Amino acid sequence: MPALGRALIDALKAHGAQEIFGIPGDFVLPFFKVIEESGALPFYTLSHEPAVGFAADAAARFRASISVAVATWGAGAFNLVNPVAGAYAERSPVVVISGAPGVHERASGWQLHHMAKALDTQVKIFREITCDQAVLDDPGRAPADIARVLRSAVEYSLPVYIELPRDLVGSDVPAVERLDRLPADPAALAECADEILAHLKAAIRPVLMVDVEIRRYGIEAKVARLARALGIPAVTTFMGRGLLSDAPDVTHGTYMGAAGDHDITRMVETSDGLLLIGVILSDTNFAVSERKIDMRRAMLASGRQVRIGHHVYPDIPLDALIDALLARLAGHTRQPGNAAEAHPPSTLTLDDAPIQPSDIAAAINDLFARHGPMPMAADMGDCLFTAMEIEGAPLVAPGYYAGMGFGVPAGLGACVAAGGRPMILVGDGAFQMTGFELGNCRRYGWDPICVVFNNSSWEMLRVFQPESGFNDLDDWRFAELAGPLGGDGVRVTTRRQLADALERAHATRGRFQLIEVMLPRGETSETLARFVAGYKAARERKA
Ligand SMILES: Cc1ncc(Cc2csc(CCOP(=O)(O)OP(=O)(O)O)c2C)c(N)n1
Ligand SMILES: [Mg+2]
Repeated sequence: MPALGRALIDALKAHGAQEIFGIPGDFVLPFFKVIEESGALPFYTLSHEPAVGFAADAAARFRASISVAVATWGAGAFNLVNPVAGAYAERSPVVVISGAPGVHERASGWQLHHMAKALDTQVKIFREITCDQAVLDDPGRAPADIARVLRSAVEYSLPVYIELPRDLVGSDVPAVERLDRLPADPAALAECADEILAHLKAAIRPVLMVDVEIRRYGIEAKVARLARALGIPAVTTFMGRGLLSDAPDVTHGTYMGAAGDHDITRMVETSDGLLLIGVILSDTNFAVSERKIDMRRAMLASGRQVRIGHHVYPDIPLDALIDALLARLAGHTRQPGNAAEAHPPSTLTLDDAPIQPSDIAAAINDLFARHGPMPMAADMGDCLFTAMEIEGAPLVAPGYYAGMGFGVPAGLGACVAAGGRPMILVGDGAFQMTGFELGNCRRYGWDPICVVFNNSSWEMLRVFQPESGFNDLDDWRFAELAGPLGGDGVRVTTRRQLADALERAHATRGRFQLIEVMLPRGETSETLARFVAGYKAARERKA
């Protein structure tokens, strides 16, 4: 029989994990020892647990499978709360494994170090931001608990929590079984699929809108096939930007209401048959709608249920629904038509003019046109809105949870899981939070390209509250910090310098490349400017 620590690692691998991110501590040293000595999964340590969480989250998103974040009890695991909350909000199946006091220590009656309030405080907190939990304090029950929790992560595409007492890591346990998928009621699935097709057939202007769940469940290609079979155009949500990038024939752009392409906005908001596939009904996806989308005529398949008008089909797995729809359309192939043509990507004017945020998108579009797209990770800030202007590249970003600090660690996760050299977009404020994690690249041979939008400002806050002086930041001269951290850094102030720096960075491998782009305060990307205008207009309409 394997020991519990090894059985847990083997189970993670069997459920789709391909690496582990973590930071050790005394409560998790025995488990880390098994991780290192077993070699069963590659593992990467970073410098601060928030980065561990963000990197694991990004790996889960790129791989469309579970990922793993390991930390010590208390001081380590509580540092994971924010990134795990973001993973929960954006349906990313991060498996949190926390070392913990040994079973015998718990009975000591001592206030243990790293303990906040009580022995079960931590699991109580993680109950709020994970869909399933297990405290492995009984070796006889541990394999079944692990199997249940890992199945939940896969089925619901949500984070889960496992607590591992340090004195049980070596306990002999039976191997962990892989439980069968949670079944969908075949009759309910059939009735649901028939009803959706009937609505789409009756619609004059049907549209598909897709969001993050189609990647989480690995069904992007199937959804593209569905769009072709139905002959219906597809758009992504703001959060879903970058989805279906391999299916340009069906993807007609990103819906962003008043902040987006007018043709796409009109197509979505006047549709009489809107099928929302894997869409999170969040304010960032819909707050700037020019017209309220009539949800009585829309169909929403998300969170393992389907809502059509005023009735709900519970427990309908998204992948099973897409399979059922495709089965009913076998042999149908009609090219989606009558949708807004996607605008060609913006390109950069190569001159000595100062740089605006949208110039960065144009410069990256040009780079991708020359060398092919790179997987992208964006932080929260104007860099995220600028990313909306970059075409044809997969993107991970906190588009709904909107937490800063995600960008650079997510880029490190992408170095491992995205299948190509990543491009990171991050503002100076967010870089101050987690940007120094770039110092871990040299150890692992990672060489992302990191573009820092340096406006010495919390500019996104300034556009909403321009009178506040606290949005002014100091200029940290980030490019000069790159060398000691093991990379190359350059500071650019003109559009020509930006284009040259990107080309040079792309040609340089083996060291991370930091391009510090100096931007004037008060300037934002065209997309953020439209988003803010749309948001304010929507708020005035409601006032
Ligand atoms: C963890 C966390 N704390 C605060 C905030 C609130 C916020 C949203 S946007 C923003 C400013 C971002 O500044 P940055 O320089 O990175 O980018 P830019 O606006 O383009 O200049 C803040 C402070 C969020 N979202 N998350
Ligand atoms: Mg800034």
